[in-house]
Amino acid sequence: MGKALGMKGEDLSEVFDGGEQAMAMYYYPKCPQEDVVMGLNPHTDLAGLTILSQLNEVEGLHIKKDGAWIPITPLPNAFVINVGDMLEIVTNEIYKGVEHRPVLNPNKERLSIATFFKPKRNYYLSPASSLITLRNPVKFKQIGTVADYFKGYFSHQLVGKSYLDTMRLNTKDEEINT
Ligand SMILES: O=C(O)CCC(=O)C(=O)O
Ligand SMILES: [Fe+2]
Repeated sequence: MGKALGMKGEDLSEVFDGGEQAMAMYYYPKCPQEDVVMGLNPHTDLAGLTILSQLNEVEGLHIKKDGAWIPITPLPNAFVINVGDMLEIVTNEIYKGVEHRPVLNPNKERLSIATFFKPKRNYYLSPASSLITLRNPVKFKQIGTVADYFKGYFSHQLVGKSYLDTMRLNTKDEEINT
């Protein structure tokens, strides 16, 4: 991924070496009132990368595209890869996290397993210096460490990209002219 973006070799390893990996397993029972019962709130993932297996290949994951919710059809033996907020920051918005929500299926139970790759906790989150140019200036404010971001994210209501949005520079007003 770093190579594809033309990043310096150590730019991604210094973010992720010493980071954590976590897993979550989800069981969503079938629910005839799927329009009033939520799976999880719409959100973007928090950390680096998420690898998701839609284990029993039952439809239920939606992504938001151009303001509309689109169902993701599970493909056999394929993973869904989600970009997390922290990777969006490190890549200075070149890779963007997609807002998604799991919903309940009226006819079938649904199982999925997510694996989260997280940066190391004491890393100071900021766009990688090798991606910053005059045409692609820094798009985020000073954020603090990964641990600070975790704390802020979990003390904020989980709604779409709202927490990450508080970290963005308003490029019209705040862009630094160099
Ligand atoms: O249920 C799913 O497939 C997605 C779960 C999810 O969005 C997450 O773990 O962040
Ligand atoms: Fe998610």
